[in-house]
Amino acid sequence: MALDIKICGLKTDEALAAALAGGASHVGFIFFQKSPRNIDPIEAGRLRETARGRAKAVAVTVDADDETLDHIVASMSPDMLQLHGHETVERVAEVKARYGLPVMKAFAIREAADLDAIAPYVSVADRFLFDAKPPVGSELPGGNGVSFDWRLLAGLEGQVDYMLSGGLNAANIGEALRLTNPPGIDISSGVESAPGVKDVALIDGFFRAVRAATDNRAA
Ligand SMILES: O=C(O)c1ccccc1NCC(=O)[C@H](O)[C@H](O)COP(=O)(O)O
Repeated sequence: MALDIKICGLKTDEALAAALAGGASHVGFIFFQKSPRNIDPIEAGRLRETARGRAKAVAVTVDADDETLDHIVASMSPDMLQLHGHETVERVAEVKARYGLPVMKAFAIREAADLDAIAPYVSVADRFLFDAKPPVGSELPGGNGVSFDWRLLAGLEGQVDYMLSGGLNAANIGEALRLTNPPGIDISSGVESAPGVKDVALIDGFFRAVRAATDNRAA
């Protein structure tokens, strides 16, 4: 099965073009005021039109209320919602029903027990995103550029649909894929020259590294 690749935290035409040229299956837009990747929903709507039909546009939110989600969905018509806060199973079900969109629920992983938390969500969420726990002092639930022990996901193959996330970059993606064989991967900081500043050369390099790793895997 093809590997899904999500480039997250896009804010510019140039970065979006590089993500699409590389073959991103998903492009992510962050709606979280404290993030250096925060984008206005109207601007995200303009960018997502470039991606339409080429990659799925993912709206990333954190414990957003209905009013906020209404505005995001109306402004950019995402293909998918990523819930990256402490949303309950009931809230995930409510969001799915309200917008009729697939939902990817993010979970922060440090140890095996953290994966137990997904059980009640399995029948509700369309996909999971496994990220690292934020470092102490970080105000961001995601986009921190830190990894967790990927071996924790080894038993999940074929069990749940998920994206591997957290601290991925061109140098470590080969090892991450070898250890987990995930259905999808997600990257943000690893293709940035500074927090919130996407770098076209780093995006290109990441896709090259993914191709090298997956070619090796197929061989
Ligand atoms: O990226 C952010 O700034 C962010 C802020 C608030 C909630 C989620 C956020 N990012 C979500 C993502 O899907 C990131 O791509 C994911 O956390 C991986 O980030 P990184 O470790 O920087 O590659």
